[in-house]
Amino acid sequence: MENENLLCLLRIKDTEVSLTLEPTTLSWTYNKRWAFKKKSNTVFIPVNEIVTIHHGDGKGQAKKISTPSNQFTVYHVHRKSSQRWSLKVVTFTAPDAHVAHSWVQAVQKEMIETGQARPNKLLVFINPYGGYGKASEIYYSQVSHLFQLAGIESHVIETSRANHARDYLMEADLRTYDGVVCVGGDGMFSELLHGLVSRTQNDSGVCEDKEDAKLMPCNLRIGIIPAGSTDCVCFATMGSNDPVTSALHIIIGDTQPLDVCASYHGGQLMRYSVSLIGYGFFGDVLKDSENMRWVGPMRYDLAGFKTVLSKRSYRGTVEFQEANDSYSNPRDNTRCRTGCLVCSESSERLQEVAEECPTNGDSDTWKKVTGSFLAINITGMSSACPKSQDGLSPTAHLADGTADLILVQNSSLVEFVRFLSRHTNRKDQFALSNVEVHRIRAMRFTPEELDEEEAIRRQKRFLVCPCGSPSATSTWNCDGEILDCTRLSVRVHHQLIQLFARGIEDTSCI
Ligand SMILES: Nc1ncnc2c1ncn2[C@@H]1O[C@H](COP(=O)(O)OP(=O)(O)OP(=O)(O)O)[C@@H](O)[C@H]1O
Repeated sequence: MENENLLCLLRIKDTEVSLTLEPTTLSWTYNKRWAFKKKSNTVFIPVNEIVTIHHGDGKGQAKKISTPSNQFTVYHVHRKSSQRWSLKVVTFTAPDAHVAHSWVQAVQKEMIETGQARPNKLLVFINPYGGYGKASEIYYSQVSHLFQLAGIESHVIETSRANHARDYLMEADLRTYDGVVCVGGDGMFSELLHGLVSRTQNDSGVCEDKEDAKLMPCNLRIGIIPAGSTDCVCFATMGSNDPVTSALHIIIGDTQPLDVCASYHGGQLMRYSVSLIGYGFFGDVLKDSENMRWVGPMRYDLAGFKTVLSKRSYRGTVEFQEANDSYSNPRDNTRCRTGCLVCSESSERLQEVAEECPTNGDSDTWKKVTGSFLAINITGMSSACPKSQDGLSPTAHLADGTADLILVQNSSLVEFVRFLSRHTNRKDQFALSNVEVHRIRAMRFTPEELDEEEAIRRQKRFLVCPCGSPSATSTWNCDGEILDCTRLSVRVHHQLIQLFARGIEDTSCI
């Protein structure tokens, strides 16, 4: 701090403080009178968590201040509780306006020099019907004023139909935007995912239907303001479903790369997804819940209950390409957290593999399991949600180029309930004899082909025992969308998109 103006004492309300600016931290220490009241009398704020700094006391923000003020106000991220952020406002009073001006300039300069790419202009899609129909209210009451405060210009579109956002992203001129934001649930996020990924491939001349095509990563980051009935992607990447926390991650320009799974059938791309692709249990729950839309968000619980009781299993063969487990594996009991090394070092690792095996034809790493499955789940992330805080695969990574494949073979109802209930407690859901889990880069599923006689026999068995299998095949649930096919291939695309997020923070060390 060479500027002499930055050396004098300031005040917060009536208390004297000395303020210090270092390249990554702004801190202030209360004078001695405060020391006995608090454990630590110094407050540290990372510069990249400062939302903005203004002249004045913050109250006159709306009006332009005409006379130079000897006050300035810092707006910064505050950790309200584990994984939930709020905006904190602190006004400093300097001896004169020159000192206040020097502080504003110095902090603004440091904010630019952190190198964090903050957005200036955002394209925001609001689904007015998502979740409980509160998306617009959530955006205008909790988020838009924060964007304004941070000087972010937003172009807001309220969607008028399903796929409005996806289609808009495919056509519009996106060059002036620094990011796109969805205000809604997982369905809205999926629209943005499809719009951006497909647009990027179109612009680069990449054929999405080719399973072995190297997809181009998207330049625009996606922000998620949770306002749906299911906000799993937000929860699994931020650790909470809180609109203000999401808005603050967007404003300060956090970046979290994310792997994307692409599903193919019959030489065609079916869908992109980032969390669950499920056959058997999760496919049946989704199909059932679609018939109960009138029930509202409770329909998932109701359909889940019915599906558990029916305990249907489906025969078929799963082939999968297993990732090298010397870096991480689904049973290593670690967690993917902010700054995860497995993810951040994965680009280098994949580069090395590509150089060693340029044809990508490492067929010897493919494995095969045939059986009767209650569930086949592929999850690109932990898929943690408020109901299952550790998710389907607690150690899965957000951006290491792998997904976790969970195979649940047919078993008794008690065993199956035990497996499901372990998603909601601390017990290991993979430590069961009928469950196996693999960290994979790709997989293929082929259902058992039934002749007519066998299909009729199974149908009859269902009539006798309602817990039997009513149909020979299930459906795929791909991030909450039903896929109209049973034979499916899935491939993980490493860090195809980026979110305005930083992963879940390890609060034990904050
Ligand atoms: N204006 C609109 N009218 C009808 N549907 C829309 C509209 N805008 C978006 N949608 C569709 O609504 C679906 C659900 O939206 P969203 O994910 O925001 O809410 P949700 O309540 O979490 O969803 P779900 O019904 O999957 O639980 C999305 O798949 C999206 O394509």
